[in-house]
Amino acid sequence: MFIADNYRKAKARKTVASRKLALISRPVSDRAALPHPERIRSHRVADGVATIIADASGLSQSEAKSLEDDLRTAALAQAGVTEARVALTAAQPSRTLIAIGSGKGGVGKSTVSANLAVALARMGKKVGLIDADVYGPSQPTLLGTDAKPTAENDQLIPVSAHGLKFLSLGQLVSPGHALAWRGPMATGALAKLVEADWSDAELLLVDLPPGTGDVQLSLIQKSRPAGAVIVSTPQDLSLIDARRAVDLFNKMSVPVLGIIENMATYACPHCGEASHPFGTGGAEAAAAEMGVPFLGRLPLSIAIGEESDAGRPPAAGAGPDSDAFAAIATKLLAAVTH
Ligand SMILES: Nc1ncnc2c1ncn2[C@@H]1O[C@H](COP(=O)(O)OP(=O)(O)OP(=O)(O)O)[C@@H](O)[C@H]1O
Repeated sequence: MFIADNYRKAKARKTVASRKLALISRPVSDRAALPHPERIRSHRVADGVATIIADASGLSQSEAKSLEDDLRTAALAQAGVTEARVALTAAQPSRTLIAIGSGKGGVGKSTVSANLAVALARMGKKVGLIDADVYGPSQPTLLGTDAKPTAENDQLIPVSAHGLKFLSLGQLVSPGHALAWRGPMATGALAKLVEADWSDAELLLVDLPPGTGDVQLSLIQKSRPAGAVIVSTPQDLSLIDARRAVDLFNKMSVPVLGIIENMATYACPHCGEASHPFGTGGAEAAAAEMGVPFLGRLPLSIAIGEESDAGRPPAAGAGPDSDAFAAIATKLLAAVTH
């Protein structure tokens, strides 16, 4: 009896307290009266102070700023509100950075990077591509656009092409001006590209310069890629250098997601006969020997060269070349998500 009595009193006290709390934190007006109701996660008004928490996921910096301004203005316009506090939250996109390197130049690393990025975007991924090739930034040509990125609050806004976003060191200088950047200048410029407004990009592919120099080291140390991909042609010379690139990533504890053999089989456009001007299978054998995955082989195809030079990535089209890039992109995605 005594216990039941006390229980009833305690319950009554709790009800009064929660009513008081509800009164104190009751919004002055309906949340739906504020703009962007779909983004508002909570809205409280107490003692003339409106506190709004809104979700800014996927918005660019400028969009987030206007969301904040709109909410503050609308909250201050409501009766009894003298101060408005707006806090924006954003589910940080868990962005996976993949470095694409090669031991030596001219093996098709930039072509492969562009087409893998396009293939991944066609698979529904939100993809960003950084052209960090200090000695020969070629992504604007490969993706067929000379649009320049804009900047907001000192942050670069990437350019869109073929369903992906990209930034290139080549966009930061006028056409024809070679970028013989070294050391701090190159690494500083690369940091700007990595820290750009990539908004909802889940995958960030970085087309590195060939070799194992400052830019590669700086990227590994500062941005900690989730993995690296090495592009090589089947020749021994290219493979010796590819081994060096694998070594660098191994030493820096960046998992090598795989090796891609480029310019392998050549199919004669007239008779269809397959030949192997640079040999074949070398990269696969080297991968097995180094204990790293082999991601696949791309043909030496006149169409790949011509279409790439014309700014039409073959991966954006249809046919065997596009299929070859899609197959490697599928394997890469599986390697990254495991
Ligand atoms: N599979 C391929 N078939 C035919 N041509 C190709 C293929 N891959 C690349 N190429 C051509 O080879 C040339 C070099 O390619 P790319 O610029 O991608 O190489 P890279 O390794 O990035 O070179 P660098 O690092 O020196 O800039 C380009 O003209 C490109 O179109």
